[in-house]
Amino acid sequence: MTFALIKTPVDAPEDVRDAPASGASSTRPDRRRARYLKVARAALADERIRTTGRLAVRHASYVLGGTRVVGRRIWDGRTASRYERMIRAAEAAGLLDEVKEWEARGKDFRAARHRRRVEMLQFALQAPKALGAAALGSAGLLLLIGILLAWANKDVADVAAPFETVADLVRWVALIAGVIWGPGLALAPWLGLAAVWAIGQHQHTAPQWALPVRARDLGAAITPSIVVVAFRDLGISPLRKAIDAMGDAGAALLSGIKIAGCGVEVDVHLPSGVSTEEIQNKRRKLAENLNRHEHEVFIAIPPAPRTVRLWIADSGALDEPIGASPLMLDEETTADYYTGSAPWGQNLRGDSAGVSVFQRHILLTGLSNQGKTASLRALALWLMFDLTVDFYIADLKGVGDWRPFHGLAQVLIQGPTDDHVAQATDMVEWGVDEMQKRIALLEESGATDGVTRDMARTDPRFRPVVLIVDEAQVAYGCGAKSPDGRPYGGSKATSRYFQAVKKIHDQGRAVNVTIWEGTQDPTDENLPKRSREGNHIRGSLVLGTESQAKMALGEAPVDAGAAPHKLRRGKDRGTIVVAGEGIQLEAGQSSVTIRTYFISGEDAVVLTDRAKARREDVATVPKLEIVQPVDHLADLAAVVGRENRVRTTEVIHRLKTRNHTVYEHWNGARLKALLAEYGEEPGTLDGYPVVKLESVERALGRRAEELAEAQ
Ligand SMILES: Nc1ncnc2c1ncn2[C@@H]1O[C@H](COP(=O)(O)OP(=O)(O)OP(=O)(O)O)[C@@H](O)[C@H]1O
Repeated sequence: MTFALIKTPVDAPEDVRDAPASGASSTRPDRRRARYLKVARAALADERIRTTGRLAVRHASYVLGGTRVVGRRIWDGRTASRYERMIRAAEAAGLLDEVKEWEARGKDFRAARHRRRVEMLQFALQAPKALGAAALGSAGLLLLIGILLAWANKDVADVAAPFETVADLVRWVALIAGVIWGPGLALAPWLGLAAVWAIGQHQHTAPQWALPVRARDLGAAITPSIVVVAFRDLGISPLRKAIDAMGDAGAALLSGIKIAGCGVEVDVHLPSGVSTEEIQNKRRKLAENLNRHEHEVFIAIPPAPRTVRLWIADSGALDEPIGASPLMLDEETTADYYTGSAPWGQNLRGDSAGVSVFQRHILLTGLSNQGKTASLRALALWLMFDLTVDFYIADLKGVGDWRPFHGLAQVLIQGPTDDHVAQATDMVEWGVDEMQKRIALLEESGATDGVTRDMARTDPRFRPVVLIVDEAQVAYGCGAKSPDGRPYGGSKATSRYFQAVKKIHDQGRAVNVTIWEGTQDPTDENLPKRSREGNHIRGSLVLGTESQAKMALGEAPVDAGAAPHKLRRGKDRGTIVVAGEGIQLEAGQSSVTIRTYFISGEDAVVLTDRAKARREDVATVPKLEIVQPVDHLADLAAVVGRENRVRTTEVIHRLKTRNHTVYEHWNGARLKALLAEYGEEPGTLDGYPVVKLESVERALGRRAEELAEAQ
């Protein structure tokens, strides 16, 4: 038995090894081509051959690139091409002032060159005469020296000595030149080659893949030429053409590159025909062209037209932790609801980023387990150091994230069941009542500046109230109904939780009743549009899609570059894109990306213990006691009776007589607010405000319809 030994290169790709050696149907040229292909593939798979190839390409590119650089320098030095190039660049960038400036410089250059040429011409005409004069002068000088020598030595032969010395010198020079000329001539091209190679090597003129690893730009410094090339290679044709037309002057598109925290910032003025949106849509490619990951490049739209602002992180810098919260470092921390801002984290430039929560409704969203609760809680952990602020908290996950607030918050509801949603709804509805009470009080007091800081500090009826509902999607999505038939969840006119939040969004701010919600993974179902848009501050941790980002932050910030959907799930925990009020934004920016300080549960306990020691003791309750709800509309109907028109002052008087405790602080404004809840308003009779019977009947009818619909 015989065995045939078939040699197959071990490194060769599968397809090469499997390729048929010959085929019955293949022709001779085909077979030859297949053989070449096989050899070429095997060669490419061999690391030694690849290294040799890289070396060859690298050094050839150094020589070619260096020659190009030298050639361009010489050409630029002798012609006006540099000025032409700068003019084209400024034109393409639409910088008309710079066009004029470069035109003027080019004109000066040409005038100076012309002057030099005329001077050269004049010199050429006068040269023979000047040379003759110089020769005569030199001969005369040598003769004078010779005569002086002859006179000193008393030897007439010394007159010729200086001429002989000069002749010897010339002979020596000619001899030396004759010796070195040949080898010098032979060496000159090699020296030239070495010089251009050195220039090419210095400028890294080889392709990235052929450069030695240490010279490759793997996240190294961002230079103007790297940014220009990154833009040129984005695959946007007008951009490429414009940058090609600019040649070396492409950097005219850029502002100075500034160091900004753990990265750099640069504005890029786009040539006409290229929109900022096109650049935003190419974020990943731009990042890759800059040798960065997508999450390391942020694109914002500054106020200047046709300009994008890039923030480019130092490679890997965003993966470094940002350190501990100042709350943990400063035991004397205090807070002021009116004038302070919570030290929330750092913006990408590394500057500390604070947020003022003064009379602001807040919404934080994000995918699960990305730091939503921690960042929402961090705000409360600061605000609790303002001892006048009261907290009402519903944590609809209930795994203890908010437990440190036990003994500090007035209410702490913890759990995900329908019962917990019902309790959270009661809590928010309590907030609505409190808000309405305060509106009436404010109206009665005749205050002209809303609830001032002084009032909030001295009058317990105006203490800031912050309602916090974490995992609010559980409430919006709850299918349970309350005993009166109204659903807790949903976004209908009868949905209790949604309606209560909406009322607080509408009117709570001015009387220091605000709501902060944290929700997961926003959709239209678990976070109704109206609830999203009622917030003053909207923040988002990493989200799945751009449409979710728009739900979380609003369309405008996302269109202007806010991109929570580009954050990395799991890696960018605690990084939050924030839009709205209360945060420091640069001119023209509508959002800021903040890396929040992480305060763990254990640290939260340390902080709340510190705050509890300063605050009055609070007996936290796990839910609010439900007092039999007062049916204001039924009371109104009862006091109006069958009268067609009743003056509002009379209505209020009758309501107070009916239930003094409840209606003690009611006034015209509060009555108007009640009617407005059902789309009605007071009328007038003889110039006095009145409540019309038909309005009350319509309101009752509408409510009955809504309840029937909800059944
Ligand atoms: N600022 C931060 N920096 C670093 N890591 C953080 C930060 N915030 C949160 N994390 C990490 O993320 C984990 C989840 O945080 P958190 O419970 O706040 O997430 P969540 O979004 O509220 O989750 P879920 O919605 O599932 O309740 C924390 O245990 C912590 O390890």
